[in-house]
Amino acid sequence: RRRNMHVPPGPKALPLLGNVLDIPKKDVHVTFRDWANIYGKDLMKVEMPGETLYVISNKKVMVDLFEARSAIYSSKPTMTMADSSGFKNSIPLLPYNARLKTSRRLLKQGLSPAAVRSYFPYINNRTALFLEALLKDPDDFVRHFTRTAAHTALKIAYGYEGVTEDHHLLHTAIETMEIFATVVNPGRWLVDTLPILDRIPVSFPFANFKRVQEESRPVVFETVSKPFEEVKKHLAEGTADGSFSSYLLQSEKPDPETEDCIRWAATSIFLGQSDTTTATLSWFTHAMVKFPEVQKKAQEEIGRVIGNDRLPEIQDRDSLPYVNAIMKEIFRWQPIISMLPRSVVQDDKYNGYFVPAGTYLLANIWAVLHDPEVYPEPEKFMPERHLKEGVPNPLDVTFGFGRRVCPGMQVAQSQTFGTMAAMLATLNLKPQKDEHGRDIIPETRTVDGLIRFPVPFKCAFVPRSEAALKLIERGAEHARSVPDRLERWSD
Ligand code: HEM
Repeated sequence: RRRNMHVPPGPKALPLLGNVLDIPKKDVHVTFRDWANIYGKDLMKVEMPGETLYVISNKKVMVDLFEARSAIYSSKPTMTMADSSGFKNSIPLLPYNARLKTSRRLLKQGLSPAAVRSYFPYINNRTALFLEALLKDPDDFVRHFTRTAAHTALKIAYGYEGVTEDHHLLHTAIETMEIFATVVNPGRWLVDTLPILDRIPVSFPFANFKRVQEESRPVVFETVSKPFEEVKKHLAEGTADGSFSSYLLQSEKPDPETEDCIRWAATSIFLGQSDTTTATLSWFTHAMVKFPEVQKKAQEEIGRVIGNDRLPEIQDRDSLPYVNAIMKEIFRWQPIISMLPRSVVQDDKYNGYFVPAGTYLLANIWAVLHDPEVYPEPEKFMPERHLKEGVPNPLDVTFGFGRRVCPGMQVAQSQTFGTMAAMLATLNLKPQKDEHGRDIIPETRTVDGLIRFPVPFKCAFVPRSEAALKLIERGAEHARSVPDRLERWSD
């Protein structure tokens, strides 16, 4: 029966090797977009050694499969390397099973709009402290983004007093995130294609991947367990704040399995938030250095709507449409995740093509966000395009689809918007000068990895005025004067 059904078209493949020799090491999404223009945007077949990929480059097909048929298209391909490195229960890697459903239900509660609103005062205060730290040490701006995102994530996930001052925890958590980015790397680890290799002993020659797994597991275990046990201790002592973990531990009265889901959901907040926010804000900084006219327009809007007496906050989003359009354009121009993996759990048919159970699907969201028919001149950074009627909102694509859509999208947008607006209100983001006094304009290139970062570049952060400097100082002073706690939320 299968033999009589159509497979999607795709580039010519070699026996055993498939298309692997034609796939570049970097910017695979660009090659896949170019191939999709020839072989089809709906479904395109790409052969890898031991695996057939179906690549989707059309938003309608992503919605048809991942949303309308989400009951069978919400699973994930197995990542043996990541599973054996301690991430088997991490939410982004879970297949669509009972555990995933429980975890998503918990995340939905803890990251609900009401819960996220209760985090606003904390995030706004953190932003003020970020501006102060940035001015003290501007060259290290990416590290400031990471530390702020990591602090916020730890606070939302665990909340107890002192969690953000625990340098060992912060260090271990950031290390866990780096391990995650290393071991979840489709194509890098042979064991992902040949899972049987996972059984070889660590002492085996060339078993470097086994040593990576052995070294990773205790670090991951510590990040997942230590702060969570601390929350339980604070709950028992009556000193817990209104964090994700403390709220769910109280409201769910969980059995051991549900408790383990809460434990991993809390870790997923950290894993989901830190690098993604850092990369997005790095692209924002990059864009502001390159496009000063956009920066100026945004600053005019902030001056007109907010004035100079206070810092803009997350709650100002609706009254700052141009700054909001910049955020949308950042997420469209440089989506920090370019392709979404999925696995289908039963045989299916779509537009006459056969999709066998277990097929590895890749949704090329970068291609959708760079489709010239939807976003003319897609390589150009043009926030204005989002102020026109009828332009599809990139935020509907950049955070994924259906039952696996990013559960942290409200936090992500709030933190990104708040930081962007506060930076624009107080600072001019300018190119640095070379030894001849000429502007160093960064090239728009990406570092290869799970999350798309711009290649390192320089930026000068210059306070816009004496009053802006005072605003930063006052904001930071205020942030230090209020208790470093999260309030409880209720739905
Ligand atoms: C700039 C920020 C962010 C972007 C662009 C982003 C994007 C994404 C995307 C594209 C996915 C996969 C969706 C799919 O497969 O359909 C995802 C999954 C996920 N994100 Fe985010 N994310 C961001 C921030 C966050 C934050 C702040 C959190 C937590 C507070 C978070 C938690 C997660 C989790 C737990 C998953 C896995 C969900 C699952 O597999 O069911 N993300 N994110």
